[in-house]
Amino acid sequence: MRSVADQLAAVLAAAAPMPPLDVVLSDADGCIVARDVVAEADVPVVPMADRDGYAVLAADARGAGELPVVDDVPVTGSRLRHVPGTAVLVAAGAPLPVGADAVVPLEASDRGRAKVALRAAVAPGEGVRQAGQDARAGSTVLAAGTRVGPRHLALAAAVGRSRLWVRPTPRVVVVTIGDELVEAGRRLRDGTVHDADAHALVAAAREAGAAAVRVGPVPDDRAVLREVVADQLVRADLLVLVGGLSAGPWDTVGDVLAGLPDVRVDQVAMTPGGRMGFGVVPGAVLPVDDGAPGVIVAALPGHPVDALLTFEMFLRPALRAMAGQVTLYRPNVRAAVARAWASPAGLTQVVPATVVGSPGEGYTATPLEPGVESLAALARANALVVVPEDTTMVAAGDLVSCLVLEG
Ligand SMILES: Nc1nc2c(c(=O)[nH]1)N[C@H]1C(S)=C(S)[C@@H](COP(=O)(O)OP(=O)(O)OC[C@H]3O[C@@H](n4cnc5c(N)ncnc54)[C@H](O)[C@@H]3O)O[C@H]1N2
Ligand code: MOO
Repeated sequence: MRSVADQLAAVLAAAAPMPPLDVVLSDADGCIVARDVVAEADVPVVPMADRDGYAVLAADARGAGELPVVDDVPVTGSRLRHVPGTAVLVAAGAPLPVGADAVVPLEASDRGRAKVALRAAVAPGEGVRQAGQDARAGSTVLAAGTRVGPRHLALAAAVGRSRLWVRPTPRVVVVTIGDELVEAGRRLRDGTVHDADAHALVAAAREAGAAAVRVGPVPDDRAVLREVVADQLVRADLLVLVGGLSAGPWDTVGDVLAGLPDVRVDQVAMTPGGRMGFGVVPGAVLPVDDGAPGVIVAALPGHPVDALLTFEMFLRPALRAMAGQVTLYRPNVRAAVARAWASPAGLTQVVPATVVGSPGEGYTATPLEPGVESLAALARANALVVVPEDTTMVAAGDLVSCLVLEG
């Protein structure tokens, strides 16, 4: 039996960050930046009017007064030289004439084209977007480790980058296994159950930052499973097999994994769940690059609570590491438990719970059916209490460590 800590260390040791790729902006969304992006020039490159109006020297427009309008600049116009004592009609986004330091908005004028009466004073800098205001030349605008989202795409495009070096999104294939599995929506016959794991694990992998697809359900047939594994190894960075991991003659995963020398099945000291296959199949991706990490193969127990909690404890951090995320774990809070429960000796117990409170007042965790595998309880929880191996009793008021779930 392996401790949770040892298993997590083994999993993380295999979960190398994906080798960086240079991708077009549209493919970078959601990925982690692998190389800093430095702005080559100021953005905007020159000061710009940020409103339609009159570019002036603020000192010339201190009181209400009239100025001759000597030129006008549309948004695509070239940069003029401003003559003190004059005004230039400018569009919002037009380059500010050199020497002007403010823009009086149209609404504060009589909108004259030859000369203009200004009704308001402006301070230097008013109505102007300064050069480098969005990004300064030479500055790092996106640091390695940043997760690319809409704001970062805007900035990358604004500094003129059409491509970014990112860690590509890990690809996950989820294979559910079992003769008894039936797609949700289909009628159940004797002994069949709806396949709950495929949907859950694909969503969990996506939430962890991966691109995930499902394959199956695959029947309890070794030859079929072998073929599915061989097919999927070429398109996955992480291949997750779910179910078929029991000890009976019907269970196929142990035998199929035995054909992959670096993949082993362990009983991890965790409850619920615990039985887990894990390893790396080197060179499964052709052609083999230098340093190509190979494909991680993991096998999870089939019950949806076991499958989800085993994914949560081991594969979610692994996927985040592969994606290049800096933070691998969920936020953790300490909470006082609302009522007591027992925890098995020698096993890390994971208990769905509802946690309420605030950083100021502290948090309270109410366990949901501890010791019982209930998918409804797991779905209702907003946190998971992690009870250490050596704790056999959690008393009311004890402080426990809780992983905070989303949603
Ligand atoms: N004699 C022994 N039997 C078992 C041992 C053992 O040591 N000796 N270990 C037990 C442990 S611990 C676990 S964990 C399981 C591992 O087997 P699986 O979870 O892989 O077994 P399955 O039969 O595939 O599934 C268990 C349960 O979950 C249901 N299931 C499976 N897949 C799905 C799915 N996609 N959606 C919904 N439900 C699913 C399945 O129908 C079963 O009811 O082995 C123990 N046995
Ligand atoms: O290992 Mo099993 O997943 O204990 O229930």
